[in-house]
Amino acid sequence: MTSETGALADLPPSPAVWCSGLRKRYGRRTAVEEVSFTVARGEVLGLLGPNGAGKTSVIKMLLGLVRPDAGEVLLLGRRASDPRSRSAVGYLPELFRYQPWLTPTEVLDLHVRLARADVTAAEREECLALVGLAGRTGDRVGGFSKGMQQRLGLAVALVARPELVVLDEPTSALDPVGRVDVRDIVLSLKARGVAVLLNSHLIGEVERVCDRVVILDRGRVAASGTLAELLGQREVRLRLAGVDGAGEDRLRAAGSLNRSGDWFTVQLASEDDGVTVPDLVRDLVGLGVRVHAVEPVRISLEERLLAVLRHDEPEAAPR
Ligand SMILES: Nc1ncnc2c1ncn2[C@@H]1O[C@H](COP(=O)(O)OP(=O)(O)OP(=O)(O)O)[C@@H](O)[C@H]1O
Repeated sequence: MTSETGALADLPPSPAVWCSGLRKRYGRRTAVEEVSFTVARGEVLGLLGPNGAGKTSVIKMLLGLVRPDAGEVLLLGRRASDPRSRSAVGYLPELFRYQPWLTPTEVLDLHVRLARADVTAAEREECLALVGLAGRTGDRVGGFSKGMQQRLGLAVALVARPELVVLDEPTSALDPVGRVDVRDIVLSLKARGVAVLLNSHLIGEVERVCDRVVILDRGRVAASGTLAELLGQREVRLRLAGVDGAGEDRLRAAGSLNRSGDWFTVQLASEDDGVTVPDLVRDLVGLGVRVHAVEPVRISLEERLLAVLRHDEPEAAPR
């Protein structure tokens, strides 16, 4: 449309994913309720949550594969049903199967034609090499292991130079080397400004590559934010001697306190401005406490995820 190329052309690029108020019910079971989030261009967003939390349902609604009962989706600024957005999105489904009688080269040819993309034969071969299938390009897919089929699925998701890549459990069948390969591929996509939506149960994987995380629980967004926001709640461990009542009071004033022998663990406030620990050490020394060690402890994403799912803390506002 002329209006789109005119006035709207000056606006900043629309997010790779924008969804608001997504809801899906299967019979009386609510799979997804009031889910809203965005994925910015060039951002890697991790979708986490226990089995049945609604992650795949959300992904399928984003891609127009499942019709939401309520809510809206825009991919790259367009409706998910718009062929222009579809051809710019690469998708690796959770359950993948490719025509067993085709070779990987033929599978990619097919997808390039379906996406109406202009991708040279050399680029297709490069893509197969990127996912570790360089030596198998002429073999029939029917003889591939599950991990090799998943690698092919990744190549299918990447081959048409997408602006957004959606990976649903991309490493479920991969060996440890394959997992590292996928991590590198995700980081190289991000470096090229491609947005990635990653659904994975491998929390370490998510923690290493994702800029932001959305945690789903029973269909709802239980927490979301950047890794710094989600993991911002930190602890400090101190090995101390000569702590009397006044010393213990001072430790408690810095945050909630746990003691195990000489070790004292203080949970710092999430909005800690960086002066709590130096001030605490200064005051402890002033009170005659001998300070043998001070170790910052950052909680892991796994600990944070478990805390959210066990409802050990107030819910973060969905973004
Ligand atoms: N086609 C369907 N028919 C009926 N119920 C469904 C269907 N698809 C999903 N569900 C239900 O919706 C809920 C969410 O499922 P979904 O597959 O989205 O979860 P998930 O977070 O991706 O889980 P997992 O980590 O196990 O893959 C589950 O209770 C599931 O049984």
